[in-house]
Amino acid sequence: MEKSCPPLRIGSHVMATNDDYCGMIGNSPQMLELFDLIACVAEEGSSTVLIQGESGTGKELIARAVHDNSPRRTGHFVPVNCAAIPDELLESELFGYVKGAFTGAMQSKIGRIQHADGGTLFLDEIGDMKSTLQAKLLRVLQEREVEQVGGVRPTKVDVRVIAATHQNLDHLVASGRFREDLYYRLAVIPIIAPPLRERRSDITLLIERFIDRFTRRKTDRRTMLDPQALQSLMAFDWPGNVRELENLIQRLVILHRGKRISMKELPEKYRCEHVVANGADAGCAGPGGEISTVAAHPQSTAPGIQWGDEGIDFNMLISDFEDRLILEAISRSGGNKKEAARLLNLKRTTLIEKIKKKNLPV
Ligand SMILES: Nc1ncnc2c1ncn2[C@@H]1O[C@H](COP(=O)(O)OP(=O)(O)OP(=O)(O)O)[C@@H](O)[C@H]1O
Repeated sequence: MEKSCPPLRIGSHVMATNDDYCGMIGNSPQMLELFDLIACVAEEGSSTVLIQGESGTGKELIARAVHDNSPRRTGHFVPVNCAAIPDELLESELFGYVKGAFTGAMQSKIGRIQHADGGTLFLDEIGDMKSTLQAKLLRVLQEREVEQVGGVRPTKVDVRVIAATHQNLDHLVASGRFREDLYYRLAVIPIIAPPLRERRSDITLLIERFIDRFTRRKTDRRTMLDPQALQSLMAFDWPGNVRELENLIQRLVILHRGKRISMKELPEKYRCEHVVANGADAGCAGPGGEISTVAAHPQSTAPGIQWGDEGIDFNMLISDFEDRLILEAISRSGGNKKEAARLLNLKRTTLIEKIKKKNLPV
């Protein structure tokens, strides 16, 4: 039976109770907003969608969730990774070919666009598509028809196209490597998949779910992470996003089945000892050994904050800073919440409420 995720919106309020939506785990404000957007886009059923986000942020999961909950769910979901198929093959893969169109075309074959007729075509890594194919794809979106390689007559198709990329398409358009007209055709509904480091409050929930997933039987003892190991993973910057976290947890569960994992069992690059010891301002080394909190701007009054062209996400940074202060106070007080509240000059009940609300690993 097809899986269907109920709309998250009730009246004008987004329900904050779902933490697993169409297989996507998360209960941070960013993810709840995303689930709500997926529900709206799915219901609409036909507009082209462009999903942008770093590698491993769940772009394909988003595309599947849109398809599975749309009126098109009885049609095929056809994924095509434009970067994985050599340029010279991609055209015939997408458009199909007629017998004799080229050497080796012994018989006609329909392409993946036609295969997705009535369903959804997911074009992953669209930024890697060469320009001649971009022009052909634009025609499909405009005319709603495909022409097989070597064919003479176009065929009508009813396909929703969802494209995704980890590249900055604005930059590719500006540098002439991606057609502007195609960009606007694709980005009718833009969706941003947020990186994991911008929604750290999801990390504990993801870890819990992945531990469950990789624990073989329900009766097996669960593998656990001790608070310091958890804090360390919460402080890490996750350049490979959810995929990297999922792979790490799988590895830890296999190597330490049913055990309690401490910091020393974490692979070295995930051990953010200085964060656990110093909390707040300490960053955690990224894959190249660099410290991921960004160097201060010479005139900055807020060291460590990266002011991009679009400014900063004030609420996210304040919330992140609050998390770090709470975790540091807990660490300094050896896990004693009363003492941690004293160090923070907060009421114990206020601290406990915040820990619960933020789902902090203490
Ligand atoms: N929110 C999430 N909840 C659960 N699993 C997730 C989530 N986001 C990503 N994943 C998992 O992370 C892995 C990568 O997801 P996915 O392939 O959708 O990412 P992507 O952004 O398309 O990556 P890429 O750009 O490298 O193709 C998958 O195993 C997926 O199940």
